[in-house]
Amino acid sequence: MADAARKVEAPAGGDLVLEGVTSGYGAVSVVKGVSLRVAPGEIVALLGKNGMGKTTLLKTILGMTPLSGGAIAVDGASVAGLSPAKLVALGVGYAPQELALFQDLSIRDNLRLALSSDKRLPEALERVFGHFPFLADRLSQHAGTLSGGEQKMLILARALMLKPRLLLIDEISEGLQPSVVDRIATALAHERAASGASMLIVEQNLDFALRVADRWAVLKLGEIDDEGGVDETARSRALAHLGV
Ligand SMILES: Nc1ncnc2c1ncn2[C@@H]1O[C@H](COP(=O)(O)OP(=O)(O)OP(=O)(O)O)[C@@H](O)[C@H]1O
Repeated sequence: MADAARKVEAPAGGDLVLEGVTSGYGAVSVVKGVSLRVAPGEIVALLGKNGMGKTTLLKTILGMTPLSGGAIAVDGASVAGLSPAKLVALGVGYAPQELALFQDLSIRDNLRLALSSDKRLPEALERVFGHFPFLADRLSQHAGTLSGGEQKMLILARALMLKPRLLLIDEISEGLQPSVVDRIATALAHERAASGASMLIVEQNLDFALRVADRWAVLKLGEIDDEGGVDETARSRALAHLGV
């Protein structure tokens, strides 16, 4: 009886499984048969040079680029063909690479738009202020007047508003000074520790990726070229694929 009464906590993080994922634009396949898993609570870094298909793979998971072959499942259920709104409802968050903010809206309104109603707004704002306290002091400032680094932090904060179980992040560290990269790395580590969220982070900044992730994979011309855990060999192995 005691055993039956004991609750087994389900992992909070989403379980993402890609099997032979193929996608592209028109007749051109950009992602070619990618198989990859992000287990619950795991952070996986997807590395690769420019133009190798990293963003296309994230957009395929999100249903923004059509899947032409293979399977994508979250928590064991296929998500192929689901609208981005349905994915959000399943707990999938997305921080895009491009500056995807409403430049003429305030910080508060940019964050607010992540939620379908204002009911959970105070609680969600408190959560993201915990990661990025500067947002709390500047709520009425227009997003377009923030620095590049501040805008990146706002993009990440917006993705965190819904407490995602699976977070997809596209080159969040691009063009940022080390102190901002550091703040973002800390925010991701704290978020994972607090909520158990799983994350797939597309990165070109190897130091950041290996600091934050548990595992890495390199995408080359749309295929997984190498992958491994973050151990003492990770840096040299990944560099062998990324070096010029
Ligand atoms: N909308 C599109 N239509 C046609 N081709 C596209 C489109 N978006 C991307 N591509 C092409 O797909 C290939 C992969 O692009 P993708 O953005 O996925 O690469 P990436 O690895 O994310 O590169 P980066 O690090 O430069 O962002 C590139 O050759 C790119 O030109």
